[in-house]
Amino acid sequence: MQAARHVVCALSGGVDSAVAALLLRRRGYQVTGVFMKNWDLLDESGVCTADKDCEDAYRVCQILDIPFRQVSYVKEYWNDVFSDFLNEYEKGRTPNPDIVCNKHIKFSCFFNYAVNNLGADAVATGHYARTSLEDEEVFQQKHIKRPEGLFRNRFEIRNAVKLLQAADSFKDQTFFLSQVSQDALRRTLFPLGGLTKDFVKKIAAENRLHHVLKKKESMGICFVGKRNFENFILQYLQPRPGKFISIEDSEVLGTHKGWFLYTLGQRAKIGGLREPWYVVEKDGTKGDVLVAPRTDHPALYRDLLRTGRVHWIAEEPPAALVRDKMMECHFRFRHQMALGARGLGLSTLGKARALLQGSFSSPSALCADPQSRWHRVGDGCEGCAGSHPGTVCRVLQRGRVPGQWENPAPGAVRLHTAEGQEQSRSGHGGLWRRPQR
Ligand SMILES: Nc1ncnc2c1ncn2[C@@H]1O[C@H](COP(=O)(O)OP(=O)(O)OP(=O)(O)O)[C@@H](O)[C@H]1O
Repeated sequence: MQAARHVVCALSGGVDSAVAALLLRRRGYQVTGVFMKNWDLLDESGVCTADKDCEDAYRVCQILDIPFRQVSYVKEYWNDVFSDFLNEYEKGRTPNPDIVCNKHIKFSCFFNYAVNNLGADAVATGHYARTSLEDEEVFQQKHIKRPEGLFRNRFEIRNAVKLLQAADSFKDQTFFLSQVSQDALRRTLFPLGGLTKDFVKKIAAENRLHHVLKKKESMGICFVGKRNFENFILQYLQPRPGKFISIEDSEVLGTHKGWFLYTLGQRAKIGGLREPWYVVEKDGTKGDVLVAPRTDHPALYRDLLRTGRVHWIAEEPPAALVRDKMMECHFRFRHQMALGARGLGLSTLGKARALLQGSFSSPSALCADPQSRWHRVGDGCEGCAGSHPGTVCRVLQRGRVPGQWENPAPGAVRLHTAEGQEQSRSGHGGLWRRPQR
């Protein structure tokens, strides 16, 4: 008789991973539950509930009658996730630590521990996501060692496992999994991928998992908890007092504690002002934050944005991208944002960094060509004058009155490589119209 497949399930002490472990058990696998401690409670008294979560995970294992392990990745989390988080903020970007945690901690440290130390045939988490493999295919495949060089071998490319969205589109967590490696994904099971959250709760209730059912859904950044975000981050980064300046008339509207605290498109709370203002631009040298009134202000919209290296989970970069240095694609730059190729506005632009790997620079390149085409900066369009050579420019129609913009054609995200580096840029077909007053 074949020995039961051994699946190591990451148990957070929450309802999703508890039900994931239960379902794995029902499928007849030998299941081990592992709790990861990633943030040291002693650092921040009483805010992160790691010890309580660990206890809850332990109780889940008792109820399911499976072995329990606890591992600490506090050091790794600090070095790979939290330091990256601070570095990115310092550069004026808005990183997403959950994406980085999945990449470095869950699908690297935990994955290696499960496979190498616990002899797992596969790992599992309570994420709402799916892959292109059935369970049995996960177990049958041989482990393929990743080649040392930059390129994958042909076999690996042909048989690459795809990350697929969950059946419950509201709960889908593929956004957070966008940086996981092919190696880890091909040996991962997502038992909740085909279920809705309501159904998962029902399963928990019917199986004596009330203690996890009662818990609140984890929201926001775990290590920040309920604290004020600005106060939290200023414990780690040097304040850089600066000014809020109106993009319309350069009036100084107020002061802030650090330009890096703001995300492009974010509502800026300016002391003494009742009406909302939104971040348009940040000047790291002077420390100023430029703001615009109203969400539909034309200054809040951009035609181009830039990312760092794009992570391809299952495929090589598409031929179109390699050939044209540009491609169209669907995109999501926020969890729970509808996938689409339209309506990319700066109001959410800052978050785009997270999906496309954390390095959007402030986009530029507005042009004044009536034909509304994409072209390379430097191709003779007068609107390109202020843009960097080598970038790509989306040509827009411009009304007669300065600042009155119209964008005639729906746009799409375009990935673009330039200057020998893999980068992506996107354009949008959202509103470019100045509001009717
Ligand atoms: N501290 C942890 N230890 C072990 N596994 C974890 C831990 N935190 C998260 N995970 C794993 O990652 C999955 C996704 O975690 P996340 O916190 O993003 O989502 P969640 O929907 O709140 O999950 P849960 O209800 O299981 O807490 C969890 O279901 C679990 O498998």
